[in-house]
Amino acid sequence: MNIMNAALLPDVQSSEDSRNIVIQKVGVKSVTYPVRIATEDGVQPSVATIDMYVSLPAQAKGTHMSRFLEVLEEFNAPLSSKSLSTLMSLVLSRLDADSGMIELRMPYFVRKTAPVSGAPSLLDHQLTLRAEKANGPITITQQIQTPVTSLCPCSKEISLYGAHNQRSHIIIAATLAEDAVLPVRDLIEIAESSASCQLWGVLKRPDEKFVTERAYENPKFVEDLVRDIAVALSADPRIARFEVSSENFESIHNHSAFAWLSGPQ
Ligand SMILES: Nc1nc2c(ncn2[C@@H]2O[C@H](COP(=O)(O)OP(=O)(O)OP(=O)(O)O)[C@@H](O)[C@H]2O)c(=O)[nH]1
Repeated sequence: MNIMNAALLPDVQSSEDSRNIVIQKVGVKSVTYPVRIATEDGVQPSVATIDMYVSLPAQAKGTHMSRFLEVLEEFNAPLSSKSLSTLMSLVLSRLDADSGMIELRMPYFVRKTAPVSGAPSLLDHQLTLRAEKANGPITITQQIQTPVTSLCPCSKEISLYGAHNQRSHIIIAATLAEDAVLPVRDLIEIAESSASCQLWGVLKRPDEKFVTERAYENPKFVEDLVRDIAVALSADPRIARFEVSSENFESIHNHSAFAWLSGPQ
Protein backbone atom coordinates (compact mmCIF):
# COMPACT_ATOMS: atom_id res chain seq x y z
CA MET A 1 0.00 0.00 0.00
CA ASN A 2 1.42 3.43 -0.86
CA ILE A 3 1.50 6.41 1.50
CA MET A 4 -1.33 8.18 -0.36
CA ASN A 5 -3.73 5.28 0.22
CA ALA A 6 -2.67 4.85 3.88
CA ALA A 7 -3.37 8.53 4.56
CA LEU A 8 -6.94 8.06 3.34
CA LEU A 9 -7.65 5.21 5.79
CA PRO A 10 -9.16 6.06 9.18
CA ASP A 11 -6.68 5.64 12.10
CA VAL A 12 -8.98 4.00 14.67
CA GLN A 13 -6.08 3.21 17.05
CA SER A 14 -5.28 6.91 17.48
CA SER A 15 -8.85 7.95 18.30
CA GLU A 16 -9.94 8.93 21.83
CA ASP A 17 -11.33 6.47 24.39
CA SER A 18 -13.87 7.76 26.91
CA ARG A 19 -13.84 4.89 29.46
CA ASN A 20 -10.93 6.34 31.44
CA ILE A 21 -9.20 2.99 31.93
CA VAL A 22 -5.41 2.59 31.75
CA ILE A 23 -4.05 -0.65 30.20
CA GLN A 24 -0.85 -1.86 31.88
CA LYS A 25 0.23 -4.26 29.12
CA VAL A 26 -0.79 -4.28 25.48
CA GLY A 27 1.19 -5.46 22.51
CA VAL A 28 2.25 -8.60 20.67
CA LYS A 29 2.56 -12.07 22.19
CA SER A 30 4.30 -15.24 20.96
CA VAL A 31 6.12 -13.73 18.00
CA THR A 32 8.48 -16.36 16.53
CA TYR A 33 11.62 -14.64 15.32
CA PRO A 34 15.24 -15.49 14.44
CA VAL A 35 17.74 -13.96 16.89
CA ARG A 36 21.47 -13.89 17.55
CA ILE A 37 22.73 -14.24 21.13
CA ALA A 38 26.01 -12.63 22.20
CA THR A 39 28.10 -15.24 24.06
CA GLU A 40 31.71 -15.37 25.24
CA ASP A 41 32.42 -17.77 22.35
CA GLY A 42 30.89 -15.53 19.70
CA VAL A 43 27.41 -14.99 18.34
CA GLN A 44 24.97 -17.91 18.58
CA PRO A 45 21.93 -18.05 16.27
CA SER A 46 18.61 -19.16 17.78
CA VAL A 47 14.86 -18.78 17.29
CA ALA A 48 12.99 -16.89 20.01
CA THR A 49 9.39 -16.67 21.10
CA ILE A 50 8.89 -13.01 21.93
CA ASP A 51 6.32 -11.00 23.91
CA MET A 52 6.47 -7.18 23.68
CA TYR A 53 4.12 -4.97 25.68
CA VAL A 54 3.74 -1.30 26.60
CA SER A 55 1.27 0.55 28.80
CA LEU A 56 -1.53 2.53 27.16
CA PRO A 57 -2.91 5.74 28.67
CA ALA A 58 -6.61 5.99 29.46
CA GLN A 59 -7.43 8.41 26.63
CA ALA A 60 -5.89 6.32 23.79
CA LYS A 61 -8.12 3.80 22.01
CA GLY A 62 -5.39 1.47 20.76
CA THR A 63 -1.65 0.92 20.62
CA HIS A 64 0.23 0.73 17.31
CA MET A 65 0.72 -3.02 16.94
CA SER A 66 2.69 -2.79 13.71
CA ARG A 67 5.40 -0.71 15.35
CA PHE A 68 6.54 -3.53 17.69
CA LEU A 69 7.46 -5.66 14.68
CA GLU A 70 8.93 -2.69 12.87
CA VAL A 71 11.33 -2.11 15.78
CA LEU A 72 12.22 -5.81 15.80
CA GLU A 73 12.90 -5.67 12.05
CA GLU A 74 15.24 -2.72 12.48
CA PHE A 75 16.99 -4.07 15.58
CA ASN A 76 20.14 -5.71 14.36
CA ALA A 77 22.36 -6.23 17.41
CA PRO A 78 23.18 -9.61 18.98
CA LEU A 79 21.20 -10.07 22.21
CA SER A 80 22.97 -9.00 25.40
CA SER A 81 21.84 -7.21 28.55
CA LYS A 82 22.98 -3.92 26.99
CA SER A 83 21.33 -4.43 23.58
CA LEU A 84 18.11 -5.67 25.21
CA SER A 85 17.99 -2.48 27.23
CA THR A 86 18.44 -0.51 23.99
CA LEU A 87 15.62 -2.51 22.36
CA MET A 88 13.33 -1.69 25.32
CA SER A 89 14.16 2.02 24.97
CA LEU A 90 13.45 1.88 21.22
CA VAL A 91 10.06 0.23 21.79
CA LEU A 92 9.07 2.76 24.48
CA SER A 93 10.11 5.67 22.32
CA ARG A 94 8.42 4.35 19.12
CA LEU A 95 5.21 3.54 21.02
CA ASP A 96 5.38 6.74 23.02
CA ALA A 97 4.97 4.80 26.30
CA ASP A 98 6.32 5.23 29.86
CA SER A 99 6.46 1.57 30.78
CA GLY A 100 6.73 -1.78 29.07
CA MET A 101 8.19 -5.24 28.97
CA ILE A 102 9.97 -7.45 26.44
CA GLU A 103 10.53 -11.16 26.99
CA LEU A 104 12.40 -13.52 24.67
CA ARG A 105 12.43 -17.30 25.21
CA MET A 106 14.85 -19.42 23.19
CA PRO A 107 17.09 -22.50 23.23
CA TYR A 108 20.69 -21.80 24.19
CA PHE A 109 23.44 -24.31 23.42
CA VAL A 110 26.69 -24.97 25.27
CA ARG A 111 29.46 -27.01 23.68
CA LYS A 112 30.86 -29.49 26.20
CA THR A 113 33.47 -32.23 26.34
CA ALA A 114 32.73 -35.51 28.12
CA PRO A 115 34.51 -35.79 31.52
CA VAL A 116 36.85 -38.73 30.71
CA SER A 117 36.81 -39.42 26.95
CA GLY A 118 36.66 -35.76 25.97
CA ALA A 119 33.95 -36.56 23.37
CA PRO A 120 32.41 -33.28 22.16
CA SER A 121 28.67 -32.56 22.22
CA LEU A 122 26.14 -29.76 22.56
CA LEU A 123 23.82 -29.42 25.56
CA ASP A 124 20.62 -27.37 25.20
CA HIS A 125 19.31 -25.02 27.88
CA GLN A 126 16.26 -22.75 27.82
CA LEU A 127 17.17 -19.08 28.02
CA THR A 128 14.72 -16.29 28.85
CA LEU A 129 15.77 -12.64 28.60
CA ARG A 130 13.42 -10.02 30.01
CA ALA A 131 13.58 -6.21 29.97
CA GLU A 132 11.13 -4.29 32.14
CA LYS A 133 10.53 -0.58 32.55
CA ALA A 134 8.17 0.64 35.25
CA ASN A 135 8.91 3.66 37.46
CA GLY A 136 12.70 3.35 37.74
CA PRO A 137 15.41 2.48 35.21
CA ILE A 138 15.09 -0.48 32.80
CA THR A 139 15.81 -3.78 34.56
CA ILE A 140 17.19 -6.87 32.84
CA THR A 141 16.47 -10.40 34.02
CA GLN A 142 18.39 -13.38 32.65
CA GLN A 143 16.75 -16.73 33.27
CA ILE A 144 18.26 -20.09 32.42
CA GLN A 145 16.78 -23.55 32.73
CA THR A 146 19.61 -26.06 33.11
CA PRO A 147 19.17 -29.86 33.17
CA VAL A 148 21.25 -31.74 35.79
CA THR A 149 21.32 -35.02 37.74
CA SER A 150 20.31 -35.22 41.41
CA LEU A 151 20.79 -38.25 43.64
CA CYS A 152 18.78 -38.69 46.84
CA PRO A 153 20.87 -38.53 50.07
CA CYS A 154 18.18 -40.35 52.05
CA SER A 155 18.00 -43.22 49.58
CA LYS A 156 21.81 -43.55 49.66
CA GLU A 157 21.84 -43.59 53.47
CA ILE A 158 19.12 -46.19 54.00
CA SER A 159 19.74 -48.60 51.11
CA LEU A 160 22.12 -51.57 51.04
CA TYR A 161 22.80 -50.90 47.35
CA GLY A 162 22.49 -47.88 45.05
CA ALA A 163 20.38 -44.74 45.44
CA HIS A 164 17.55 -43.39 43.31
CA ASN A 165 18.44 -40.49 41.11
CA GLN A 166 16.70 -38.28 38.59
CA ARG A 167 17.03 -35.61 35.96
CA SER A 168 16.30 -32.18 37.43
CA HIS A 169 15.48 -28.87 35.78
CA ILE A 170 17.03 -25.97 37.65
CA ILE A 171 15.70 -22.51 36.79
CA ILE A 172 17.68 -19.46 37.86
CA ALA A 173 16.23 -16.00 37.17
CA ALA A 174 18.78 -13.28 37.97
CA THR A 175 17.81 -9.61 37.82
CA LEU A 176 21.01 -7.70 37.16
CA ALA A 177 22.41 -4.85 39.20
CA GLU A 178 22.43 -1.57 37.24
CA ASP A 179 24.90 -1.69 34.30
CA ALA A 180 26.08 -5.18 35.31
CA VAL A 181 27.13 -7.74 32.72
CA LEU A 182 26.60 -11.40 33.61
CA PRO A 183 27.52 -14.10 31.08
CA VAL A 184 24.76 -16.71 30.88
CA ARG A 185 27.50 -19.35 31.17
CA ASP A 186 28.16 -18.17 34.76
CA LEU A 187 24.56 -18.99 35.76
CA ILE A 188 24.80 -22.40 34.08
CA GLU A 189 28.04 -23.13 35.93
CA ILE A 190 26.42 -22.22 39.26
CA ALA A 191 23.52 -24.59 38.52
CA GLU A 192 25.75 -27.44 37.36
CA SER A 193 28.25 -27.15 40.21
CA SER A 194 25.39 -27.28 42.75
CA ALA A 195 23.95 -30.51 41.32
CA SER A 196 24.91 -34.12 42.06
CA CYS A 197 26.30 -34.26 38.52
CA GLN A 198 26.04 -32.28 35.30
CA LEU A 199 24.76 -33.66 31.98
CA TRP A 200 26.50 -34.18 28.64
CA GLY A 201 25.04 -34.98 25.22
CA VAL A 202 27.61 -37.70 24.45
CA LEU A 203 29.00 -40.08 27.11
CA LYS A 204 31.20 -43.09 26.33
CA ARG A 205 31.51 -46.00 28.83
CA PRO A 206 34.36 -44.45 30.91
CA ASP A 207 32.26 -41.25 31.11
CA GLU A 208 29.18 -43.22 32.18
CA LYS A 209 31.19 -44.78 35.04
CA PHE A 210 32.39 -41.29 36.00
CA VAL A 211 28.93 -39.66 36.12
CA THR A 212 27.42 -42.62 38.01
CA GLU A 213 30.11 -42.45 40.72
CA ARG A 214 30.21 -38.65 40.76
CA ALA A 215 26.45 -38.42 41.51
CA TYR A 216 26.72 -41.14 44.19
CA GLU A 217 29.53 -39.24 45.93
CA ASN A 218 27.57 -35.99 45.78
CA PRO A 219 23.94 -36.63 46.87
CA LYS A 220 21.51 -33.68 46.96
CA PHE A 221 17.90 -33.14 48.02
CA VAL A 222 15.88 -30.68 45.95
CA GLU A 223 16.25 -28.33 48.94
CA ASP A 224 20.06 -28.66 48.81
CA LEU A 225 20.07 -27.69 45.14
CA VAL A 226 18.17 -24.41 45.56
CA ARG A 227 19.98 -23.47 48.79
CA ASP A 228 23.48 -24.05 47.37
CA ILE A 229 22.57 -21.97 44.32
CA ALA A 230 21.11 -19.19 46.51
CA VAL A 231 24.37 -19.00 48.48
CA ALA A 232 26.37 -18.54 45.24
CA LEU A 233 23.94 -15.98 43.77
CA SER A 234 23.77 -13.96 47.01
CA ALA A 235 27.55 -13.50 46.92
CA ASP A 236 27.53 -12.15 43.35
CA PRO A 237 27.53 -8.33 43.17
CA ARG A 238 26.29 -8.44 39.55
CA ILE A 239 22.92 -9.79 40.75
CA ALA A 240 20.38 -7.48 42.44
CA ARG A 241 17.77 -10.17 43.13
CA PHE A 242 17.01 -13.69 42.04
CA GLU A 243 14.61 -16.62 41.99
CA VAL A 244 15.70 -20.26 41.95
CA SER A 245 13.67 -23.41 41.48
CA SER A 246 14.36 -27.05 40.88
CA GLU A 247 11.99 -29.68 39.59
CA ASN A 248 13.29 -33.20 40.20
CA PHE A 249 11.54 -35.69 37.92
CA GLU A 250 11.44 -38.52 40.46
CA SER A 251 12.28 -42.05 39.34
CA ILE A 252 10.47 -43.62 42.33
CA HIS A 253 7.22 -41.63 41.86
CA ASN A 254 5.10 -40.50 38.94
CA HIS A 255 5.38 -36.92 40.19
CA SER A 256 8.18 -34.40 40.78
CA ALA A 257 9.84 -33.02 43.91
CA PHE A 258 9.97 -29.20 43.66
CA ALA A 259 11.53 -26.27 45.53
CA TRP A 260 11.51 -22.50 44.86
CA LEU A 261 13.05 -19.58 46.70
CA SER A 262 13.77 -15.91 46.10
CA GLY A 263 16.66 -13.83 47.31
CA PRO A 264 18.83 -12.34 48.48
CA GLN A 265 17.65 -13.34 51.97
N1 LIG B 1 -4.40 -1.66 18.66
C1 LIG B 1 -4.79 -2.79 18.05
N2 LIG B 1 -4.32 -3.07 16.81
C2 LIG B 1 -4.69 -4.24 16.24
C3 LIG B 1 -5.56 -5.14 16.88
N3 LIG B 1 -5.75 -6.19 16.06
C4 LIG B 1 -4.98 -5.97 14.97
N4 LIG B 1 -4.36 -4.76 15.04
C5 LIG B 1 -3.29 -4.21 14.20
O1 LIG B 1 -3.46 -2.99 13.64
C6 LIG B 1 -2.25 -2.80 12.94
C7 LIG B 1 -2.29 -1.58 12.11
O2 LIG B 1 -2.36 -0.48 13.02
P1 LIG B 1 -1.12 0.41 13.36
O3 LIG B 1 -0.02 -0.41 13.87
O4 LIG B 1 -1.56 1.52 14.24
O5 LIG B 1 -0.76 0.84 11.91
P2 LIG B 1 -0.70 2.29 11.24
O6 LIG B 1 -1.70 3.18 11.87
O7 LIG B 1 -0.74 2.07 9.78
O8 LIG B 1 0.79 2.67 11.63
P3 LIG B 1 1.29 3.90 12.53
O9 LIG B 1 1.03 5.11 11.72
O10 LIG B 1 2.73 3.60 12.78
O11 LIG B 1 0.49 3.87 13.80
C8 LIG B 1 -1.96 -4.10 12.26
O12 LIG B 1 -0.61 -4.46 12.42
C9 LIG B 1 -2.79 -5.07 13.09
O13 LIG B 1 -1.95 -6.05 13.68
C10 LIG B 1 -6.03 -4.82 18.19
O14 LIG B 1 -6.79 -5.56 18.83
N5 LIG B 1 -5.62 -3.63 18.73
